[in-house]
Amino acid sequence: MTDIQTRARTATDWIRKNCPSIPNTALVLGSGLGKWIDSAWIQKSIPYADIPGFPVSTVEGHAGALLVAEIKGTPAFVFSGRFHLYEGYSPREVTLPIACLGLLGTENLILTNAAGALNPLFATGGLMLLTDHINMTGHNPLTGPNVDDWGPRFPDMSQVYCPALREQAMQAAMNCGQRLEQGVYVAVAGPSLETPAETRMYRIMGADAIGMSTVPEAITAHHMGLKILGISCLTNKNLPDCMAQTSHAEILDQANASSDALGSLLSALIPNLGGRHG
Ligand SMILES: O=P(O)(O)O[C@@H]1C[C@H](O)[C@@H](CO)O1
Ligand code: HPA
Repeated sequence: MTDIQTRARTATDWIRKNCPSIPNTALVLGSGLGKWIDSAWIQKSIPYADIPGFPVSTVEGHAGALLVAEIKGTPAFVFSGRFHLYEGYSPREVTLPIACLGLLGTENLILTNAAGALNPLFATGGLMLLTDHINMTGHNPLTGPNVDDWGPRFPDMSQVYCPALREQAMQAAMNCGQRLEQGVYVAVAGPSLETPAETRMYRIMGADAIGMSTVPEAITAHHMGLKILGISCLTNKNLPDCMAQTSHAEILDQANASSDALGSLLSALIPNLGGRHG
């Protein structure tokens, strides 16, 4: 067994023992995107440091806790805080919580993030549903010996973001009277933000939004057969010809400001997601 398999199994066994039930849906919260969760919905908050084998969050805006929650009455695991490559974690470590979800049998995974808008038509503060992604991190969490029990050596990637979930998300947005853009997310390793020349290149490649997460998680989740939905909160415009300076603090402020819109969408969507259990 590889080191990451051992860590994932240890963490999974611990979660099974310490959580009342295993929900069918899990949510990963991007930077600054947690404030919409009503504290009354949280049954248990487990610091990552308590879960054996888990890394710890080192980035501002990421609480670093697994919330056992009921979102409008629907059980969900909420990962409040994620791990990024730029923190120095390996691609496998970054996606360890996702591997745990695969082992636990969670069916639906919603990945959220704060991202810069590359599409000039997309507004700051808007939400974008991921239709696809481009992996420009230079890493892949499936590098190394394949864990055959988790998924195939060469997973097909023709449809990573589940069309049925996307349709449900579009419907939920319509019901809430919200605009929901759709587009391609490009992931970079960070932590430096992009130069204008890089931004121009990513736009020419076909990306609509850019960030430093989500793609490694989506690859691991897809490898293990989870249904994935991705939602970006567009925290800043990233346009080469009128590029404004930006900072992590501004990104966090805007994510906080948009968190309620994300919350309305997720609260409308999550109770309607079907599943095997939970
Ligand atoms: O975890 P996410 O993707 O929301 O974090 C965002 C993107 C970068 O990691 C960082 C840049 O400020 O915040
Ligand atoms: N670039 C990279 N990552 C980001 C950005 C951005 O403009 N905004 C939020 N995360």
